[in-house]
Amino acid sequence: MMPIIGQYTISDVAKISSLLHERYGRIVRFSGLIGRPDLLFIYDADEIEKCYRNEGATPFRPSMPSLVKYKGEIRKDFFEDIGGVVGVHGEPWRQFRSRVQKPVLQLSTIRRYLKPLEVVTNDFLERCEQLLDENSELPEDFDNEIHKWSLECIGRVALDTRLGCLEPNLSPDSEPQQIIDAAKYALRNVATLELKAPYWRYFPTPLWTRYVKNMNFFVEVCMKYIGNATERLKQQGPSRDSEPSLLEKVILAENNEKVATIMALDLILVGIDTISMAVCSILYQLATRPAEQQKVRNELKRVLPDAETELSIQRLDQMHYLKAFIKEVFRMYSTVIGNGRTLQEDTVICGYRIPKGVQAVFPTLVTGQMEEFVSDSATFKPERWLKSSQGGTGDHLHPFASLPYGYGARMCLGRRFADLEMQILLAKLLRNYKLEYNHKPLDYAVTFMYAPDGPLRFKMTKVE
Ligand code: HEM
Repeated sequence: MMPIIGQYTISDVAKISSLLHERYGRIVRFSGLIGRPDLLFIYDADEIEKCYRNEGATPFRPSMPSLVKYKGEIRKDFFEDIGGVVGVHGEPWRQFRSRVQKPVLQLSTIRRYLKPLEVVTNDFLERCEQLLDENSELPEDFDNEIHKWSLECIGRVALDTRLGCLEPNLSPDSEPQQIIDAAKYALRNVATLELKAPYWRYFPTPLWTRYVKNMNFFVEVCMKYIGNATERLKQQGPSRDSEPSLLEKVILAENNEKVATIMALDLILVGIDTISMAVCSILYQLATRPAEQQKVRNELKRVLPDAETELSIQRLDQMHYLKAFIKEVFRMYSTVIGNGRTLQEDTVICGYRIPKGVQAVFPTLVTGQMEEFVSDSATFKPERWLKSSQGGTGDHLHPFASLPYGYGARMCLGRRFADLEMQILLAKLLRNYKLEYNHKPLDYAVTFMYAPDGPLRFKMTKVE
């Protein structure tokens, strides 16, 4: 199998995954990776369902070995035995997840952030207007601006603050610019650490040293803002007339700043790139599918007859087509191309007895497009996600074929925030502007996430 890999780079990971399926079938053992255990790719939604349903109380997702080393060895002084959720397993994972899961996923918490995130998004759209050139096009590096928006959103949620990333003309030594640079660095380089030969495990390569410095910076930023939030709570007490913030809930329940700091760090580490790359992908699909974009806008005009109308949870609840569009982009271009579990018991998969300890990979990008699990799978059709009363097509859709947020006890902790952030952005943007893309079509590639590879020079024009 190595010759197949030899001709590809990281950006081709998605291609490799689908090639493996084409050449070898429903179950593929992938061995011979330097410094890594064998991987077992499963291209069968029924078998994936079985694995997820039997995963037990402490599912093991083998991920981010660099973060595991950072938390468990390099900064054991700080993380001690409360490592957080990302890169943590077994009982310590279960304990931490059960401490933070309720406040993070509670609907009352999510509702509380609608207004603050709408304000961030209004600022972002104002900034987009300022960035338009004489042809009403956004600049080549527009993905950086989306990145800043997602940073600003996560700062509001996980650190109870406005970081200031959307301000124009940031000086290089300002904190927001440093945070932007650190997040950008992480995005560009973590893939190399995670997916290429991991020499950093044996000696500190320059990339590893910079990674540690970058992580230390994130830890410091989190400590600073969690410290501020605790101080505010001490001085003013929890707000009585409104829902407490996520941080307030965690600080009050735990009486331990470190838990809040580690939670915030985890949310930031996985909550910036995922959502910004997902937004890049969704906007590209909208801009290149004018008919579907018009359907989204028609729905928005019905729900928000006046473009200035503020959003509300009830209004978001009525945006069925917009939500279906997002799901369809995830089915065909899943931002996270796959998920995985280390099997905790010997398991029979596709008729083979697979020993415990093997790393099973669930390639959602491929299974989401397999005809046997999704009918008319090659057609982009948001309506497949709608109920028949909403104009749904009733296409067959295996519930485990397309799982962009994973499944079960370890499922994405930030999924409700992710959905909220994307819905707010799309509703505000498309109710007010038409989006076009008039350049060479872009290919998709994996940097760490799966997204269009190239300048997103969208044309943005005001609509009534
Ligand atoms: C569209 C954007 C996003 C996608 C596609 C995504 C996808 C995923 C996936 C596939 C997993 C693994 C789930 C599993 O093992 O079953 C995951 C885990 C996680 N995600 Fe997300 N995510 C997104 C946004 C976010 C955001 C915005 C946050 C934070 C606010 C976040 C926080 C987390 C955390 C903390 C975990 C680890 C959970 C654990 O291991 O217990 N994610 N995400």
